[in-house]
Amino acid sequence: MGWSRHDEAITGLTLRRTLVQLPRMLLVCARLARDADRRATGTVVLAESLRGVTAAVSLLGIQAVLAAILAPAGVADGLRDALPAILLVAGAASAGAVLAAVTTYADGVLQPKVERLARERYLRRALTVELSAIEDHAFHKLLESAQFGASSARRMVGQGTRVISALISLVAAAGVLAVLHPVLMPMLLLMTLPGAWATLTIARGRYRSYHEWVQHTRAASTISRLIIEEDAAAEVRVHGIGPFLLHHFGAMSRAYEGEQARLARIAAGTRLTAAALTGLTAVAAYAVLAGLLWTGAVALAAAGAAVVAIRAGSSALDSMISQVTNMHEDSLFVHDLHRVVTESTGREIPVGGEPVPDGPVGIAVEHVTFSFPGSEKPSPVLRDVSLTVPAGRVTALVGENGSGKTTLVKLICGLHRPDSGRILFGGVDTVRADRAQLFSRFAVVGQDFYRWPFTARVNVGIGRAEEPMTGARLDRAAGQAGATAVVDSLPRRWGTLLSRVFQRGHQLSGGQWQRLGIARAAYRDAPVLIVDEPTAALDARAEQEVFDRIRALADEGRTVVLITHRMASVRDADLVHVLHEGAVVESGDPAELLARGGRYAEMYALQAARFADPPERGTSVC
Ligand SMILES: Nc1ncnc2c1ncn2[C@@H]1O[C@H](COP(=O)(O)OP(=O)(O)OP(=O)(O)O)[C@@H](O)[C@H]1O
Repeated sequence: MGWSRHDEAITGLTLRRTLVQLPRMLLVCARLARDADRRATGTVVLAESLRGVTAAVSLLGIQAVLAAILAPAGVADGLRDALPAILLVAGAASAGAVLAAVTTYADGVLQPKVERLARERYLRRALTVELSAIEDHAFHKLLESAQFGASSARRMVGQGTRVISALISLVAAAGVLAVLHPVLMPMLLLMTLPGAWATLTIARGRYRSYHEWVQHTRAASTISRLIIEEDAAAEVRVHGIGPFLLHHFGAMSRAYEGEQARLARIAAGTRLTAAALTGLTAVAAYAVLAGLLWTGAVALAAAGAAVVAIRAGSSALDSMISQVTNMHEDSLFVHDLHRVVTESTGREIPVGGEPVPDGPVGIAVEHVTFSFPGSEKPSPVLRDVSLTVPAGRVTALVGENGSGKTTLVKLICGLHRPDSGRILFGGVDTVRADRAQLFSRFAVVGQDFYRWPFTARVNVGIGRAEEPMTGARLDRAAGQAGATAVVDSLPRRWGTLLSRVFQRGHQLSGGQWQRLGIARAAYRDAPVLIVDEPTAALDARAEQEVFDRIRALADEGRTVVLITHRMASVRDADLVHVLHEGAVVESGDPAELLARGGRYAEMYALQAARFADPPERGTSVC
């Protein structure tokens, strides 16, 4: 959960530092709460402040009651004299109860709002940063850790309320004690020290343990998830991996149980020591009180009120220390949320820019060189790449695995900026272009296009998520992608949920998914279509059909960029660029490249040979 990033938390958890940090943490809570709901925040602060006043009134009332009862006039007269004070104490207690209910309600309204607001801010921020930030290992780790910040923010607000309440009760008790006799207040603090020491010692041990065991517990929970993971289920069964995983899960869990038992032992010992010390300090406090009574420094009634105030004050201080300890833990995750905002500043996708032409456009790549930020590879992924993608034509990018084809299309779409050189989209430099407009000009079917765990309708209509999804448009896209039969075969056609992990969900085959992916791109109806290995999961007939449909889309005026390893399919392209180790080594139409006898012709011949020379009987074809 990210604790491994918070080493400093352990050293930060001392009584002095915790108290020093308290105002800052309360301020964080107040800001979060105010932004979420100003009225509810005001209500909580007012109700808790008034509750503190009622506590002080109550304590002073008790002193008055005791003074009246213990007066020499006798118990009956004393009770009569005490009646107004009794009514005052009862009134204060009732008001306190009503105010507590008001806080419970307002706090209950406030906390979910704080969590929602914090989560929305975080998600919005994650959405607006460049792809390079998401691919940056350190930033992504921060994003993962910060996702716990929203629930921490919610908890912090609750803890903040309880700290305020405890603080006010403490001030009330301390104020009453100060009025009764100045020596009583230090005694109250002395009595609470052992409890505070125990709370902080146990928390520190827990943090240290969490820090040391975080990888272990994460690994154990990953193993347990693998056992129920849908994608792994077939292999787990056929290869008999289940007992292996279960054995390791059991061993790791047992090891962690030992650590938890150790922590419980330490906690029990610490609490016992603290209880003994509290007992001693209580004896000392009551001895001082008895001494004051003996010497006549305080009256009997005041001593009785002091006992009540000491008990109320020490329980308020106990509660405050334990709430502050929890706040300290949660504030670290809230701090991560703030870091997401600060560290993403300057990495946002720019808003506005040069207008991007609509309609059929050509793309020119001019001397582009590119390395992934933070990459340890010595040579760039793309080296001085220059090529053209003519409007309304099918342009194929071919090359071996890792030659840079997918990276190049990411640059063309504006997802990354070239380190040098430029890419012109209809004459507009993609670096200066209005990025939202540029994105809207592309429809992309990537190698690993996302399989949304939603209905078939949403899986296709999400291609233009900002517009209402109409049945006619969905049917047309399915027709263009050859996916009509797939949709017709689903139990609830467009309304079928495509995820087996939900009730009434349906599982598609790899090829059926691929057709829906192409339908999504067709639904998007953008002037440029980028298809990266669109037929990897298709049978031979379907493959031909998909290429025919891609051709038809180009004939309608769309610019198509096709990445594929199927050399037979490349024959239908208008233009082919061959990439090798990040550089363009050949360009031309397929027939021309074949005749040239270069790398394209070599790759083509390799694949063709596999069909021309069937393997000998008994030799493996795998
Ligand atoms: N996000 C990334 N961060 C760092 N390096 C990357 C990233 N994506 C790709 N690469 C590297 O860039 C190189 C080119 O990858 P790319 O995916 O563009 O190749 P490709 O030609 O599309 O390969 P394939 O045919 O296997 O799909 C590879 O060496 C790859 O390891």
